Amino acid sequence: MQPAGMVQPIPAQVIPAQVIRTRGLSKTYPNGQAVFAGVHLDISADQRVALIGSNGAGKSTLLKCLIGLLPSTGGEIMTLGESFSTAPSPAQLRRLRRQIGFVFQNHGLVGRQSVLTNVVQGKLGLPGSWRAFHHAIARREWREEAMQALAEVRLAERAGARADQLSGGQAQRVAIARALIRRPKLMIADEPAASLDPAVGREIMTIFSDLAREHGITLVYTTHDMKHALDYSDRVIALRAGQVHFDLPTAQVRARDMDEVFTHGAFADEGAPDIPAAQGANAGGLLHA
Ligand SMILES: Nc1ncnc2c1ncn2[C@@H]1O[C@H](COP(=O)(O)OP(=O)(O)OP(=O)(O)O)[C@@H](O)[C@H]1O
Repeated sequence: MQPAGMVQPIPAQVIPAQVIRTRGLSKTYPNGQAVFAGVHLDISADQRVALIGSNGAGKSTLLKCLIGLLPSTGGEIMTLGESFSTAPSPAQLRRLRRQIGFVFQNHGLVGRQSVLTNVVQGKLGLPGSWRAFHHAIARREWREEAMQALAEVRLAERAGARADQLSGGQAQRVAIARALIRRPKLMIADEPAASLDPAVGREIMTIFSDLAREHGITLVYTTHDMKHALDYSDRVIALRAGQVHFDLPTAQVRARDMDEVFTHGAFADEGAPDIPAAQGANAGGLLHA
């Protein structure tokens, strides 16, 4: 029995490790285009995070700053234990790249190469990775890992096909497999379902979300699709007018919150009109009023 008044310490293993932390982060492009300022984020290892905002809100810019692909112009970033302001050092960038999987709207596969080679190439940039240029010279365990990753995205039977013979959804599944064989701690996906039809888009988001949970990968994805933001995340972060407009557990996001994010113009600081849910973000009936 614990004495009254004594606080039981939280066991270390249930404290989720922090994967991304920013303080006062800002970004202005060299042409003077200010994108965001004063961004504070804390993303822990167990989270799947949807980053939303209207066109030009700065989602892609923020993602790239977080992983050191773009220099920020103010504030501090800590990603996967690497702390930097402005930009990571070359050594930090190498370490970051080894731990991060990327998937973009345009899957970026090499069309004339096989699906298997494209997946093995996910190992490029890792030690000894010259052998990842083609599956025929890849280490046997990498080929096996690539086949396993293809099985996880339910595409093992197309391993020998040329990548340019795949549908858009299949190509995106290969891109996910390619990211997966890096065994990433963090998966960054910039509008991964944007060019897909609704059913295939849902399939891709389901694969992402399930794999992130099964492998314990932190997932940060951008989307314009509010249902995708709500259905596949634990948390939604909204950018608007250069600020974090809200940062909420998904279950607490209300229709009005979503509608505000996509309200443009001079009313920006006055709050969004209360759009009926059926016309607004709540078309899927998922949100709290
Ligand atoms: N290389 C650049 N130089 C100058 N301005 C840029 C550059 N890249 C993006 N921008 C501007 O920065 C702002 C944010 O762009 P960003 O692509 O990050 O937004 P986004 O929220 O991802 O947009 P979308 O949803 O349309 O992809 C926009 O005004 C854009 O025009």
